Amino acid sequence: MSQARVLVVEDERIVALHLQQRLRSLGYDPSSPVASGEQALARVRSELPDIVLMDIHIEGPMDGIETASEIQKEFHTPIIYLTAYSEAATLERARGTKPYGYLVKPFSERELHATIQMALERSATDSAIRESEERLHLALEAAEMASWELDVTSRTLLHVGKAQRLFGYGHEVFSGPWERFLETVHEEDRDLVDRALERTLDGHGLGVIEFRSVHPDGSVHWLKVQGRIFTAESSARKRLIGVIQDVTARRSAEAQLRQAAMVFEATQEGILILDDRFVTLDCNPGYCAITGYDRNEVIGRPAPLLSPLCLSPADWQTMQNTLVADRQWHGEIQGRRRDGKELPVLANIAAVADRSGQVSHYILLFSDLTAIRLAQERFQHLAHFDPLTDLPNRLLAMDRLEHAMQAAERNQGKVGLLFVDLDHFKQINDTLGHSVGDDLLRAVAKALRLAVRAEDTVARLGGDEFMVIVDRVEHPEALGELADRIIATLSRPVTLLGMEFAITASVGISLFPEDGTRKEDLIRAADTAMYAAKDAGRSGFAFYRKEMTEQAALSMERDRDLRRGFEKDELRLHYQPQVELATGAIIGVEALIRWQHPIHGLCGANDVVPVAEKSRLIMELGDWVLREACWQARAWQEAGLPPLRMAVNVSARQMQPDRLPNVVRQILDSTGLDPALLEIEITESTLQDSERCVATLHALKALGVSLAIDDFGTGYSCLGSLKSLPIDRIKIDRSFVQDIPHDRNDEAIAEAIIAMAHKLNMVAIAEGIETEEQRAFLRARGCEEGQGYLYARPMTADAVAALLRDQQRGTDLRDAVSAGGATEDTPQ
Ligand SMILES: Nc1nc2c(ncn2[C@@H]2O[C@H](COP(=O)(O)O[C@H]3[C@@H](O)[C@H](n4cnc5c(=O)[nH]c(N)nc54)O[C@@H]3COP(=O)(O)O)[C@@H](O)[C@H]2O)c(=O)[nH]1
Repeated sequence: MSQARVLVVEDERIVALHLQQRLRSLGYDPSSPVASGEQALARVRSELPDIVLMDIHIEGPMDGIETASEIQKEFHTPIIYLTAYSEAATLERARGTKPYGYLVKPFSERELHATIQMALERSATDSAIRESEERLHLALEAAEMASWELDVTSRTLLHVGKAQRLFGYGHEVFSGPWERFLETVHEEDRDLVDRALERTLDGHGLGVIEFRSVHPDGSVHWLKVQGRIFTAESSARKRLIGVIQDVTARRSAEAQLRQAAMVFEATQEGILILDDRFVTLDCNPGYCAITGYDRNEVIGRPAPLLSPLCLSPADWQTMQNTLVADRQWHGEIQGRRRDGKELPVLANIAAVADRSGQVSHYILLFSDLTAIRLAQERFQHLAHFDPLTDLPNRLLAMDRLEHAMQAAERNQGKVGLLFVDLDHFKQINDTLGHSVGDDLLRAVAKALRLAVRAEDTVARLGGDEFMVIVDRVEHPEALGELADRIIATLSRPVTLLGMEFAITASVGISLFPEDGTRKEDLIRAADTAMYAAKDAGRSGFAFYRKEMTEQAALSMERDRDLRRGFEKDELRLHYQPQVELATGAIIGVEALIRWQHPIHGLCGANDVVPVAEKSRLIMELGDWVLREACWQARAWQEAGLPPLRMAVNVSARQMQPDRLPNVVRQILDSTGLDPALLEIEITESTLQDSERCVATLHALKALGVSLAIDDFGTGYSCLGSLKSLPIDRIKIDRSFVQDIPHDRNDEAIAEAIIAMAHKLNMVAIAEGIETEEQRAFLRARGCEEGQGYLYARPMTADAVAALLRDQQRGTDLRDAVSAGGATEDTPQ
């Protein structure tokens, strides 16, 4: 060491100068001595001596001990007290300033030199320790750590650095027992921390533990603690010493990273990590699943989704500009899978900047839009196409019709509209089930498509209704030919469920602009024409004519009028006697509906039944007829007249197995009529209608009523199935009776029907007997019963009652009729 600089603080000038000389002679570098504490402080600040020799009694308000204490607040300069006294109190005060030695005056040069040397040595050591401590402190600061220490024997924390910052509690908590400290640990982690201490005390070392500490404000901080046991050689005292670090930020960053990694691995979205030139650094499994590429096929290559094939140059430029401006871009990219198939994606590109703000990476995240696109297309298709037949639906058909009409208007052309309605489709659906019905509709759709030109539209409007839009019609007659072709195509048998079906259709045709310039009018016209084709006997077509609309309007008017008449009680029942041909005795009556119309007078059943049959009114009307007829039959009995069979006509629409039998039972119950006196008449054509009708017949028969087939011979009854039906009576249609005896064929038919009825154990009844010859013929062929103008016309209930009374008196029916005028006013 170079000459040590020594400051002497001594109020006795002679002593001070002498000491300065002695120091110099010993090889030190003493500055001029000072006499007061203030001077000493100023000199230390300006000269930074290596050592101070401090007299305790000096000039000024501060003595040497106080001055030394002030110096130590600022400097680590070693101080040696010079004192002539050694009383205990002064020495005690001096000890508090941790002096580096005492020189009791007078002292020898040897003592002076030795004391100074020892002080300088110690000061150098202290300085080294301080520096080392500071280094350690700075290192801990830099590592954001704090030290801690626990006395193993007493399990008491001796020291916790930065306690307030790390734990949120002051030293008071950490200078106490271990258990007190444990209270600051998250309760779920206390065990872990306690066990770690036990392990350490067992000699296994603390290692590293991480636990949660709960601050007084409730916030949770992750702390990492490590430590080792040190045993002081001198005292064998064991101390556990280590460092603590707040790792909350690291833990949450790790958690975020873990989550990010999980998202990266598990998400179904595709993720690409790209460098600043869009070269792929990594991709996730989602990317591979969507695109079909292997991870190592894409890493190191330009991102395939950002190739010029996927983005137009303009889009590419927009994307680049947006990324520069906003550091983010999103939009749709039309990519390709590895197998070359299209891959529409919704992509989001985010730029990642490094610490200097430069873009270092891009993250491309995308979702596959294929399923959404397919669903959109499917929805689009469903919105415009019929799911059963895949034909355009009503919406699309209307659109196409509008376009065709607009084009025709521009070119002064014509558009044809064909309404195709399948005949009796409902029956097929009802009897064979909906799946056969669906198959048939599909077959019809196919046949229709084949029957028209490619540029024409075939649409399904719903149910069994189809529409054909024919563009650029040159000659309207061509529409008739097309309708013919459609009817012929549809009538070709198709095999469904192993059975052959030939379906017929009725087609209505309207023409733009002749039949309407608005599509609604054109459609209405085709619809009206289609109904006209149906009315004309089905399986045919009809062009729209103006009169048809008038007809339709008339039909609506009739329906309204009938409803009104029904509500106003204008409907009546007339009864036509049925007689035993052998005796002429009245054995029953047939109830026939009449309408006492306020304007048209008495109207017949043909003005009522067909109109009612077009709507649900037939149900209400049919119920009313049944109730009225049963009530009348009962009323005659109650009036003392003989029991009569009451025949009531029931239309096809009433033949519902779950309804009609219930209605009949309820009417029989309420009127008290013997079921055996009620006969339900159904036409032969109703019989052919469906199994539904057969079920209804059986249910009616079970009630005890009798059943008759009306108009027999006009339909095409399957004779085989007839025998299994519970039919009691067959009515020979008037058309076969009226030409007897002039028409041999009719005679033969009537004869055959009678014979067949007998074979099937049924009674034959002939209707429309007007002449004696007819009666005689039928009687001779064994026909048991009959009705007709020869005996009596349909008449009121009172007239029937009068006839019955005549009959009771023994008057012949025909005489009674001709005498009593008991005939019906001829219906209009
Ligand atoms: N569903 C229902 N159908 C009914 C009801 N009431 C009648 N009808 C059916 O309407 C058709 C026409 O009936 P209507 O105008 O009453 O004619 C009946 C007789 O007036 C007529 N008739 C009777 N005898 C003769 C005759 O000698 N010559 C002649 N030219 N006409 C005659 O025939 C009709 C009775 O026929 P039918 O029923 O076939 O025995 C008719 O089909 C009625 O069935 C009803 O309430 N519901």
